[in-house]
Amino acid sequence: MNAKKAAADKAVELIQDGMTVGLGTGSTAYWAIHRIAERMKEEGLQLQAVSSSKNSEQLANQLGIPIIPFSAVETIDITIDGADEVDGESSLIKGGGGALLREKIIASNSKEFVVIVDESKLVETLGKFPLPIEIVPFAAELTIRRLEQLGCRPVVRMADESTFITDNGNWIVDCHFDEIKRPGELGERIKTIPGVVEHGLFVQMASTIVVGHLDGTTTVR
Ligand SMILES: O=C[C@H](O)[C@H](O)[C@H](O)COP(=O)(O)O
Repeated sequence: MNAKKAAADKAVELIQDGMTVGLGTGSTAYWAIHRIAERMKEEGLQLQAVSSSKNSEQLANQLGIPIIPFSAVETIDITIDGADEVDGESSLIKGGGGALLREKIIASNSKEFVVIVDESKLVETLGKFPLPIEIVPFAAELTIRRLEQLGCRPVVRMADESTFITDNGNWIVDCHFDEIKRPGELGERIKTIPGVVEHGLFVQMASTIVVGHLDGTTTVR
């Protein structure tokens, strides 16, 4: 059984007719987008959506989920998105797919932010997964040096032979901390560095975590 799909299917049950839905990015959000499209067809749900990435927007378009421009958004009722790590306090690392900035904007403007993960993403302490940080390409070497001074090993993300470019035209630096004991504090320090656009720590943002297990069951917290 696909644990990511199990979590996604469970979370999509929270969506009700007429809602504006934030679409996440990644291999778990993929299943949620598929399930949303299925529910629209099966139950005739009328929904509109905003997307956290060009990839998810393309998928939504293929599946017939109407994407509306942000200028037309009054409220985002619910956003369903994946994560790379989730700790016991429901703090997250996100950005493995490079979509963290748009994901954070959408999540922080949503009434409900539902995180869907398979059980392998649950950790005691964040940080084994390198923390993705979006930076502007201008003077990137200087910004990266500042990140290094926070105690991590920064690695510029590559896509094949060239630098990975986000949907916003920026770079991602994957910062290897190994252990992030105080994610809130670290997040605040990272944000003070000029050149940093956003980081992948999502602290006290998730309203619900849906965990999918290999046997197809889910745990909601
Ligand atoms: O930028 C990507 C996102 O933050 C993803 O939601 C995150 O990386 C989890 O992705 P996946 O569901 O593919 O493991």
